[in-house]
Order: sequence, then C-alpha cells, then structure tokens
Amino acid sequence: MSLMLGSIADDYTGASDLANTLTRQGLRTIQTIGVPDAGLALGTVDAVVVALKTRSIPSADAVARSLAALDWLRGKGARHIMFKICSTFDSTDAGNIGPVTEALAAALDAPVVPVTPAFPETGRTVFQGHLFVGSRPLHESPLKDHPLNPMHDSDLVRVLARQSRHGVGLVAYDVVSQGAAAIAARLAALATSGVRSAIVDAISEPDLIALGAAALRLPLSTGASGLGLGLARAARGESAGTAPPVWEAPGGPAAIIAGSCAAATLEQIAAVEPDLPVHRLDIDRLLNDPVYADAALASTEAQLSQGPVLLASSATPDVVARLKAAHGDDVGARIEAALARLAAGLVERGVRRLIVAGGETSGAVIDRLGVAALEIGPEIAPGVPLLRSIGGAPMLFALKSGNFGGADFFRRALAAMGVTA
Ligand SMILES: Nc1ncnc2c1ncn2[C@@H]1O[C@H](COP(=O)(O)OP(=O)(O)O)[C@@H](O)[C@H]1O
Ligand SMILES: O=C(O)[C@@H](O)C(=O)COP(=O)(O)O
Repeated sequence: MSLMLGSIADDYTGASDLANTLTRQGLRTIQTIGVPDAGLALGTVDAVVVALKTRSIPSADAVARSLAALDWLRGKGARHIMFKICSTFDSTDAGNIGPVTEALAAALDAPVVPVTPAFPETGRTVFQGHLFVGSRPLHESPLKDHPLNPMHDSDLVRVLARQSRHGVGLVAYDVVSQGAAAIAARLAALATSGVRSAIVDAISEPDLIALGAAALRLPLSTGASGLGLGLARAARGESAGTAPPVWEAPGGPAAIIAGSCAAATLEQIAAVEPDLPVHRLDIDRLLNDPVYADAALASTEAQLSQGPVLLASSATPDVVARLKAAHGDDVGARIEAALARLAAGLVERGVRRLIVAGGETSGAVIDRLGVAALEIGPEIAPGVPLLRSIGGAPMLFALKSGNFGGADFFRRALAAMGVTA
C-alpha cells in the first residue's frame, strides 16, 4: 500500500475533521487512534489520519509521539505528510505546533514547511499572517477564553516564532493570489534565507487549492482542514467523491458527553435542554466525591431507556476561572478523566451511539473505550462526520470540535445516528 497522504493530527476531533474533508474530496480515508497495531486491517485506502492527543502535552512528548506516527506513515509509503493542527491555532508559547513541525521537517529533510490554519468553510481565514474567526481577529474571538490554550495573539508569524528555533516567514496574500507557482517560488526563496516554516495567507478555497498544489511538492505541510482540501485536490484532481456509506444503526441507547466550554457548545447544550435530560455536573463533587459519578450514572439509567441523555461539565469562562483557581491548572485533565469514566459507564449500560463535544474530551473518551480506528461516514456539520468504530462490536460516534456546529448540532447528530430527540 502506498498512501497519497499521511496525516498526524494533534487531537481526535481535528483528525475526524480532516478525515471528513479528505473523504469528501474523494480520498478513501480512515482515522486511526494512535499508531495502529500491526494486526489492524486498514483495507484499501488513499489516506490515513493518525489521531494523537498531543496538543496540550509537554512538547518533548508531543515530538516523540509525532515522530513515531511519522515512522509508521512512512512505512506505509505516504508520499506527503500533513501535520493537522487546530483551525484556531490552539497552542501555547511552549508549543506544540512549532516543535512538532520542526521535528517532522528535520526527519523528512523538508527545506521549508507551509503552515496555515485557514478553513474558510468554518470562518477561519488568514490575512497578512493574522488569523480571523468569522469577522473577529483570533484574540477577540471566544478562543481568548479557552480553558487549556487561551489565544491572545492573532499574528501567527509572531505566535509560531515564539514556538520555533528556526526563522518563521510569511507568504502573504499578494503572492497567494498569483497561484501555485508563485507560492512555490516564494517558499523556495524563504528557504534560502534560513526560514524553515512560513505562515501562508488563505481566505477562500481557491487559495487553498493553489497552496495544496505547491505544498504537495514538498514533503511536509502543517495546517487545518482547508489545507487538507487543497492537498486532496492536488493529489486526486477534482473528484465527485464517493457517496457516503449508509450504516445500520447499532441497537442500544444514545448519549452525549460535553467537556467543551466553547461558546458554540454552550449554545448547543442550551438548545437541546428542552428535549432531553441534561445533567450539568457539579465539578467540585465530580473531582472530590468518589460516589458522585456513580450516582450520576445511576440517575441516567432509567432515562436511557426513554431516549438520549446529555452529561456536561461545560461551563462559562467565569466558572472555568473559578474552578482553575480552586483545583489547579490540571483541572482540565482531571475533568477529562472523570468524563471518560462516565462514558465507559454509559457504554457498560448499553450505549452504542455516543456524541462527544470537545477535542481533548474526545481523546480521553475514545482512549478509555479502547477504540482502535474509525471509518468516516456522512457529514453532520462542517468538520464533523459520523464515525463508526473498526474492530469489535461497532459503535457510532460523533466527535465534535468545541467550536463547530450550529445551535441544532446535537439534534442533527442524533438524527444521523438514527435517534430522534
Ligand atoms: N467546568 C470546567 N472547568 C474547567 N475546565 C473544564 C470544565 N469543563 C471542561 N473543562 C476542560 O476544558 C477542556 C476543554 O477542551 P476540549 O475538550 O478540547 O474542548 P474544545 O474542543 O472546546 O477545545 C478540557 O480539558 C476539559 O476537561
Ligand atoms: O481545525 C479545527 O478547528 C478542528 O479540527 C480541531 O482541531 C478541533 O479542536 P478542538 O476545538 O479542541 O476540538
């Protein structure tokens, strides 16, 4: 097997977002959870997205895990490697976008790495190196309040430079608008001036298609789903894609776990509250009272036979700040672990259709459930496909980036799983 494209994603929702984009562009794609065991049957695929949980861990660990994924993808003959990062550039001054990009570039002997989080379909655009979320610059968007990676600087050249050992350049819009050859020439010129990575402006799909054509000639690129679209087009040409699979819904109840505190997720929880039981978890008790989680699960049991239930730790920025002050900076990781235990408890109670809101939260849940790989189904909302586990009794999942989806996302996801709320 020789893969057209191998991707290393820094979180699980990001991986399914990219796998969704590649699938829609006609690449047969699967998402693995970590580096797969030798025994995992991949079937015939054009692209593999290896999902890692490396966005918010120490950079040395993120580098080591990403290099292990790279080895595996190279072993499968991947012709181009894309490092999938968040469309809102979620990271800290310590990394991990810079350190992982530089380590992959060194391993691949890449002269320069184009970097862009642009994903116009979800309102992420980059102009003069500044990232916009909808009409607002990144630092004025809800990402300024992210519990793990608050983003306070929209100038991505500056952000990436703080995380990088080598120089960071810019391929600005005046070059991008001239097309693939101009982008390639600018990248080559930057490489000779000592720059190892360059933020690339992109405000629309044609920009990303031009960038994809230029990037595919290089061994490595770093970006979000928009870059994936450009690479897929360059690798495969314009393609109608294939019809999304139709899966038989597995029996068993459906549930939603929400650990994202994104503004979009808070709105989605409120929107579904009139229609199904919503358990807003008491975080102080969840973290300190050993019987609280069992009691929460017990109270869902009768409800699950009637329809879907939602368990949420999600909270507004003021509550998040209070909980961080009270429980310390690792409160997020502890909540993820508690939500993952609750998810496992729901599965023990028969749940076979599970929606998870939040990238880190999805990582903790999917790891806890021991899922090895995921097939990509129809799109529920931009960046969020329906997923089916590979190996063992199949379960349906939707792993939603906190910021993605409209107010009716949960209802749409349940409907895609054959459940009416
Ligand atoms: N009430 C809360 N207070 C503080 N942190 C929280 C709370 N609820 C969830 N978290 C943490 O916030 C982080 C949300 O990140 P993530 O799951 O990636 O969501 P998103 O997709 O919105 O970025 C997780 O680490 C999660 O455990
Ligand atoms: O690119 C994106 O925005 C998403 O694919 C993504 O990475 C999601 O991360 P979370 O918001 O942490 O779920």
